[in-house]
Amino acid sequence: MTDSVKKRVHVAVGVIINDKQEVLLAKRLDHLHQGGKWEFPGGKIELNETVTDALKRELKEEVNLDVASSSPLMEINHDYPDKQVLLDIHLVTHFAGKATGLEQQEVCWVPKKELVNYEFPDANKPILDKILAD
Ligand SMILES: Nc1nc2c([nH]c(=O)n2[C@@H]2O[C@H](COP(=O)(O)OP(=O)(O)OP(=O)(O)O)[C@@H](O)[C@H]2O)c(=O)[nH]1
Ligand SMILES: [Mg+2]
Repeated sequence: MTDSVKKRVHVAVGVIINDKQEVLLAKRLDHLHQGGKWEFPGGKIELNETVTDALKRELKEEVNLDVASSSPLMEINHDYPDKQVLLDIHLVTHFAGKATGLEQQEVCWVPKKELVNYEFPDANKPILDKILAD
Protein backbone atom coordinates (compact mmCIF):
# COMPACT_ATOMS: atom_id res chain seq x y z
CA MET A 1 0.00 0.00 0.00
CA THR A 2 1.40 3.41 -0.88
CA ASP A 3 1.53 6.21 1.65
CA SER A 4 -1.10 8.21 -0.18
CA VAL A 5 -3.58 5.32 -0.05
CA LYS A 6 -2.82 4.59 3.59
CA LYS A 7 -3.30 8.16 4.71
CA ARG A 8 -6.53 8.97 2.87
CA VAL A 9 -9.37 9.48 5.35
CA HIS A 10 -12.69 7.92 4.32
CA VAL A 11 -15.60 10.10 5.39
CA ALA A 12 -19.38 9.55 5.32
CA VAL A 13 -21.14 12.83 4.53
CA GLY A 14 -24.89 13.55 4.56
CA VAL A 15 -26.61 16.10 2.36
CA ILE A 16 -29.80 16.31 4.42
CA ILE A 17 -32.75 17.99 2.73
CA ASN A 18 -36.09 18.67 4.42
CA ASP A 19 -39.60 19.03 2.99
CA LYS A 20 -39.03 22.75 2.46
CA GLN A 21 -36.00 22.02 0.24
CA GLU A 22 -33.64 23.38 2.88
CA VAL A 23 -30.24 21.81 3.43
CA LEU A 24 -28.74 21.18 6.86
CA LEU A 25 -25.35 22.82 7.43
CA ALA A 26 -23.08 22.66 10.45
CA LYS A 27 -20.18 24.97 11.24
CA ARG A 28 -16.87 23.21 11.82
CA LEU A 29 -15.37 24.16 15.17
CA ASP A 30 -12.33 26.43 14.87
CA HIS A 31 -9.79 23.90 16.15
CA LEU A 32 -10.75 21.20 13.62
CA HIS A 33 -9.36 20.62 10.12
CA GLN A 34 -11.01 23.25 7.86
CA GLY A 35 -12.29 24.92 11.03
CA GLY A 36 -14.73 27.83 10.76
CA LYS A 37 -16.14 26.62 7.46
CA TRP A 38 -19.62 25.18 6.91
CA GLU A 39 -19.99 21.48 6.21
CA PHE A 40 -22.51 18.80 5.59
CA PRO A 41 -22.64 16.74 8.79
CA GLY A 42 -20.69 13.49 8.83
CA GLY A 43 -17.44 11.95 9.90
CA LYS A 44 -14.85 9.27 9.57
CA ILE A 45 -15.88 5.73 8.76
CA GLU A 46 -14.61 3.34 11.41
CA LEU A 47 -13.06 -0.07 10.89
CA ASN A 48 -15.64 -2.73 9.96
CA GLU A 49 -18.34 -0.12 9.42
CA THR A 50 -20.28 0.33 6.17
CA VAL A 51 -20.72 3.84 4.78
CA THR A 52 -24.41 3.83 5.67
CA ASP A 53 -23.68 2.58 9.21
CA ALA A 54 -21.18 5.41 9.63
CA LEU A 55 -23.60 7.96 8.21
CA LYS A 56 -26.34 6.90 10.65
CA ARG A 57 -23.95 6.94 13.59
CA GLU A 58 -22.42 10.30 12.74
CA LEU A 59 -25.72 12.06 12.07
CA LYS A 60 -27.07 10.81 15.40
CA GLU A 61 -23.90 11.84 17.27
CA GLU A 62 -23.48 15.23 15.61
CA VAL A 63 -26.98 16.56 14.92
CA ASN A 64 -29.33 14.13 16.71
CA LEU A 65 -31.14 12.96 13.57
CA ASP A 66 -32.26 9.39 12.92
CA VAL A 67 -31.69 8.48 9.29
CA ALA A 68 -34.48 6.33 7.83
CA SER A 69 -32.93 5.93 4.39
CA SER A 70 -30.22 7.44 2.22
CA SER A 71 -28.99 7.20 -1.35
CA PRO A 72 -25.49 7.64 -2.77
CA LEU A 73 -24.96 11.07 -4.36
CA MET A 74 -21.26 11.21 -5.26
CA GLU A 75 -17.73 10.39 -4.14
CA ILE A 76 -14.97 12.99 -4.02
CA ASN A 77 -11.26 12.45 -3.61
CA HIS A 78 -9.57 15.64 -2.50
CA ASP A 79 -6.01 16.37 -1.47
CA TYR A 80 -5.63 19.21 1.00
CA PRO A 81 -2.04 20.31 1.67
CA ASP A 82 -2.25 18.65 5.09
CA LYS A 83 -4.76 15.85 4.55
CA GLN A 84 -6.24 13.58 1.90
CA VAL A 85 -9.91 12.73 2.05
CA LEU A 86 -12.38 10.49 0.28
CA LEU A 87 -15.84 11.94 0.84
CA ASP A 88 -18.66 9.40 0.39
CA ILE A 89 -21.66 11.67 0.04
CA HIS A 90 -25.21 10.48 0.53
CA LEU A 91 -28.53 12.23 0.07
CA VAL A 92 -30.81 12.00 3.11
CA THR A 93 -34.44 13.03 2.66
CA HIS A 94 -36.03 10.57 5.10
CA PHE A 95 -35.12 11.16 8.71
CA ALA A 96 -36.68 11.77 12.12
CA GLY A 97 -35.89 14.23 14.88
CA LYS A 98 -35.06 17.90 15.26
CA ALA A 99 -31.59 18.94 14.08
CA THR A 100 -29.46 20.04 17.04
CA GLY A 101 -25.71 20.68 17.24
CA LEU A 102 -24.66 18.10 19.83
CA GLU A 103 -20.96 18.97 19.62
CA GLN A 104 -21.27 22.71 20.39
CA GLN A 105 -21.38 23.45 16.66
CA GLU A 106 -23.81 25.86 15.03
CA VAL A 107 -26.35 24.18 12.74
CA CYS A 108 -28.87 25.71 10.36
CA TRP A 109 -31.32 24.87 7.61
CA VAL A 110 -30.47 26.83 4.48
CA PRO A 111 -32.63 27.22 1.35
CA LYS A 112 -30.74 25.73 -1.62
CA LYS A 113 -30.40 29.07 -3.40
CA GLU A 114 -28.70 30.63 -0.37
CA LEU A 115 -25.93 28.01 -0.20
CA VAL A 116 -23.76 30.26 -2.39
CA ASN A 117 -23.44 32.62 0.59
CA TYR A 118 -21.66 30.06 2.78
CA GLU A 119 -18.00 29.15 2.83
CA PHE A 120 -17.29 25.42 2.48
CA PRO A 121 -14.10 23.35 2.45
CA ASP A 122 -12.56 23.27 -1.05
CA ALA A 123 -13.43 19.59 -1.49
CA ASN A 124 -17.13 20.45 -1.39
CA LYS A 125 -17.27 22.44 -4.64
CA PRO A 126 -18.69 19.56 -6.76
CA ILE A 127 -21.34 18.87 -4.12
CA LEU A 128 -22.55 22.45 -4.24
CA ASP A 129 -22.59 22.41 -8.04
CA LYS A 130 -24.70 19.27 -7.99
CA ILE A 131 -27.23 20.47 -5.40
CA LEU A 132 -27.64 23.81 -7.14
CA ALA A 133 -28.16 22.14 -10.51
CA ASP A 134 -31.04 19.97 -9.21
N1 LIG B 1 -18.20 16.06 7.76
C1 LIG B 1 -17.65 16.66 6.72
N2 LIG B 1 -16.30 16.58 6.53
C2 LIG B 1 -15.79 17.22 5.47
C3 LIG B 1 -16.60 17.94 4.55
N3 LIG B 1 -15.79 18.46 3.57
C4 LIG B 1 -14.51 18.09 3.87
O1 LIG B 1 -13.51 18.39 3.22
N4 LIG B 1 -14.50 17.33 5.02
C5 LIG B 1 -13.28 16.82 5.65
O2 LIG B 1 -13.44 15.44 5.97
C6 LIG B 1 -12.87 15.15 7.22
C7 LIG B 1 -14.05 14.69 8.09
O3 LIG B 1 -13.71 14.62 9.34
P1 LIG B 1 -14.60 15.00 10.59
O4 LIG B 1 -13.85 16.01 11.35
O5 LIG B 1 -16.04 15.31 10.25
O6 LIG B 1 -14.55 13.61 11.28
P2 LIG B 1 -15.33 13.09 12.55
O7 LIG B 1 -16.68 13.71 12.58
O8 LIG B 1 -15.20 11.60 12.51
O9 LIG B 1 -14.55 13.74 13.75
P3 LIG B 1 -13.24 13.41 14.54
O10 LIG B 1 -12.20 14.26 13.88
O11 LIG B 1 -13.58 13.88 15.91
O12 LIG B 1 -12.99 11.95 14.41
C8 LIG B 1 -12.21 16.44 7.73
O13 LIG B 1 -10.87 16.46 7.36
C9 LIG B 1 -12.98 17.52 6.97
O14 LIG B 1 -12.20 18.69 6.76
C10 LIG B 1 -18.01 18.01 4.76
O15 LIG B 1 -18.80 18.61 4.02
N5 LIG B 1 -18.48 17.35 5.86
MG1 LIG C 1 -17.68 15.25 11.70
